[in-house]
Amino acid sequence: MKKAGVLGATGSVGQRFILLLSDHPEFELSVLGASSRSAGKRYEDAVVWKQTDLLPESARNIIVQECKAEAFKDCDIIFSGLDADYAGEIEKEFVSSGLAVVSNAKNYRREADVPLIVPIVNPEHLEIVEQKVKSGQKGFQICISNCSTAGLVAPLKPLVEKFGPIDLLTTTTLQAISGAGFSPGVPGIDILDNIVPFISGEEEKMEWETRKILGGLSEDKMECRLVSEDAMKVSAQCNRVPVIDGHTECISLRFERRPPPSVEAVKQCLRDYVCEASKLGCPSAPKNTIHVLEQNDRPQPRLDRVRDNGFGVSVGRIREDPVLDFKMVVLSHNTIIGAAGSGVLIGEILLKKGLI
Ligand SMILES: NC(=O)C1=CN([C@@H]2O[C@H](COP(=O)(O)OP(=O)(O)OC[C@H]3O[C@@H](n4cnc5c(N)ncnc54)[C@H](OP(=O)(O)O)[C@@H]3O)[C@@H](O)[C@H]2O)C=CC1
Ligand SMILES: N[C@@H](CC(=O)OP(=O)(O)O)C(=O)O
Repeated sequence: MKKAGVLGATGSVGQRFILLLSDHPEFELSVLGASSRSAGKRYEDAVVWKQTDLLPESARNIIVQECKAEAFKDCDIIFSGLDADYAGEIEKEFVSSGLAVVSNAKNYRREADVPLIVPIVNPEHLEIVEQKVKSGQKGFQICISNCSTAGLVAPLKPLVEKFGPIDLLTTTTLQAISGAGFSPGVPGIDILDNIVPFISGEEEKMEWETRKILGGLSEDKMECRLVSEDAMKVSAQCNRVPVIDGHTECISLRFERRPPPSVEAVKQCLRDYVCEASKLGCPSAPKNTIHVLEQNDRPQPRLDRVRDNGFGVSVGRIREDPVLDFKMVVLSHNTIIGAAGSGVLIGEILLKKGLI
């Protein structure tokens, strides 16, 4: 068993890490960290547990630590769900202390030598980490994408692989309130009977991260190379809606190649997609990476967000678009494949590749 540390263990993403790691076949919960408000308390006393599953026995009595690398030095891997205001400094200290950090925070996503990973989409970018480990470097940083970006790129990857570049892409999101975290979270007065058509920084992140995730690597495999803005234009509009978990996205896209494929070919391509983590036999990998739904009123967050335990992505309403080529509705679980679940799956891939 590999020892796992969790930073930000009391938050929305942190609680999901606790659930996913509490009974994991390869990782054991070893050290938990949060702010000084929580440090020194038993996890059960520090956390305001907001999950429908009960707080796992294995986490209850762990004493929460301050996020200092020394307390985590025996961990094989660190999963971070830290508030981005503090993640930068803390994660830097962990990496420079020789620890492997897999983070949900946005701070290092734009660094060229930091892979930005959605494990069901671009695990090949972990080659950067392989190069670092081969050269004897101990600590390294991996970032997980923004949660809405994760859902968006899942169907795009197989489509680009099969039908070539997408040159125009628009998405309108309907994002769950758990995406805004628990401290303080979205106030009830703002979200009940309402939709908020603004999520700070989200649109810019989706537009930029998509180009990094669908891009390639430099020749020496040490850095990421983005798809250029000219080659793929991405436009996102983000909305907060009164849903607890699960981000829905209405997307439209155009392929560069003419003529475009048929609707049936697009559906078949998505149905056929098997992510690398499934091929490697990772325990959390989805059986079906993409669930193509045919009912005209699906996907729906309450009904479809936990397909393949939240590691699969649902795509429905695939049809021709009179402006671009195709439109469809994508649903992904924002704290599982959009955050902690992706972290755990990245950990499983690192283990299979002997990188931790
Ligand atoms: N929620 C989601 O769907 C997604 C979130 N993310 C990202 O993941 C990260 C966590 O988000 P989320 O779980 O929603 O946030 P929360 O606000 O729910 O949790 C934040 C966590 O950070 C800890 N923390 C706060 N201040 C400090 C500090 N000074 N030092 C150490 N720890 C501190 C909190 O501990 P304490 O309880 O002690 O205050 C808590 O554990 C963010 O960077 C976010 O942007 C990414 C993708 C999706
Ligand atoms: N902003 C996302 C969650 C999030 O925190 O994203 P990021 O890690 O990119 O800041 C949401 O509100 O649903």
